[in-house]
Amino acid sequence: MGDERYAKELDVAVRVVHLACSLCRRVQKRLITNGSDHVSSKDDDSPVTVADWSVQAIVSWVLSDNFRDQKLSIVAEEDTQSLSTTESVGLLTAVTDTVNECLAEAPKYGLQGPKKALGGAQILEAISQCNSTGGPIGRHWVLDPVDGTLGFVRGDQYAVALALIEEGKVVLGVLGCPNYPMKKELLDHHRNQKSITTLSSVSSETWDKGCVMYAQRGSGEAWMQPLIGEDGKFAGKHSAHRIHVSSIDDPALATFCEPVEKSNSNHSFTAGLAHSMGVKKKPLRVHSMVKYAAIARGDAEIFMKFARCGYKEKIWDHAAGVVIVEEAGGVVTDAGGRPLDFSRGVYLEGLDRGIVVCSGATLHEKLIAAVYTSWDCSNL
Ligand SMILES: Nc1ncnc2c1ncn2[C@@H]1O[C@H](COP(=O)(O)OS(=O)(=O)O)[C@@H](OP(=O)(O)O)[C@H]1O
Ligand SMILES: [Mg+2]
Repeated sequence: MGDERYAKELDVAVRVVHLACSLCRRVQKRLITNGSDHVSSKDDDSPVTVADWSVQAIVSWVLSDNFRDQKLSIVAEEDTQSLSTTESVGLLTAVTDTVNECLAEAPKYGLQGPKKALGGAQILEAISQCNSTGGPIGRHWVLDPVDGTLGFVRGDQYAVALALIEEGKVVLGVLGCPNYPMKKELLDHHRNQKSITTLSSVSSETWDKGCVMYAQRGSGEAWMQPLIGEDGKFAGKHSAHRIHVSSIDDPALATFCEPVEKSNSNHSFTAGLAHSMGVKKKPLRVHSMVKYAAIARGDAEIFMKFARCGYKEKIWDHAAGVVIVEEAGGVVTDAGGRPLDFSRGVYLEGLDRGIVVCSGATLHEKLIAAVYTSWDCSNL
């Protein structure tokens, strides 16, 4: 990748995201089989699961173990509030078991696990040390342990997203997409079998091949690796395939994707934008940052997210996806055409209306122009 400045950071980040994906796959399988065990609701009513806390614990532990000489700053989605009460002892035990089961697999990914199993207190400490609020100065790791938790509990798409911000800029992004097969045909095959809804409808042989994508800012390259199965061996860079955005620049041929929930993005507004720029195909509604993954590897050309007025987008929902799409050749801005600003703390402060992601400049210009002419009649 040329610039070796972040070589160790990228290497560790890719390995730990693979490890986290393996954890998530196991927990999602259990969830689908046993119903909604250990799915809780947060204050904003969004779901949180054993996987969210467990992934945050292992990423925090592995980063601390590998960068002992640095004072780590980690910005991440989960806190330990609802995990540290007397009523949540069972939940903490489930997280502890899941973390230890996962860390026992660390050597398979070329990472070191702990000398002995972690206790509940160590796990709470690992989760709660991810309490940074980021900002314009220094280095901040940014983690969404399970992005698209709604998709995760539905047996659908979700992502593990880890990024590194330095002096306010995203310099590395790693996106694990455990239910996004390496080959588009497998996804199409899956979709044809009644959309991306149930794991059980697809043979594990094809479904198992989820992927991890990654990129380093300025390299001009983005990469994708297959997840490894139970008996597989992690092959590192040798298993990486270069990815590129789509070359389609005619809106009539373009596919646009957006959030599944209309509470997360105004579907009628985006339908109007798509129509006015000449998009003909139906939107592809996908949970999580898998939408960024779809643009980065050329499965779709446009991604729009227009949250309701007053909602503030968080940096962990975008950081990894943005750098991967940009290095794969795409364009990411707010609806005013400005780059997203990751330097102002936990939120994407100053975001103009919504987020637009395109495979190239031609589609992007058309989309920004459509926003410009449609905005007055929007109800956002
Ligand atoms: N009201 C509202 N508006 C906009 N965005 C919101 C809103 N509420 C939550 N979120 C954030 O959206 C993240 C999920 O985005 P998705 O694109 O995956 O949404 S969807 O599930 O496909 O509808 C989701 O990420 P996770 O919490 O990691 O799942 C949230 O950070
Ligand atoms: Mg998220």
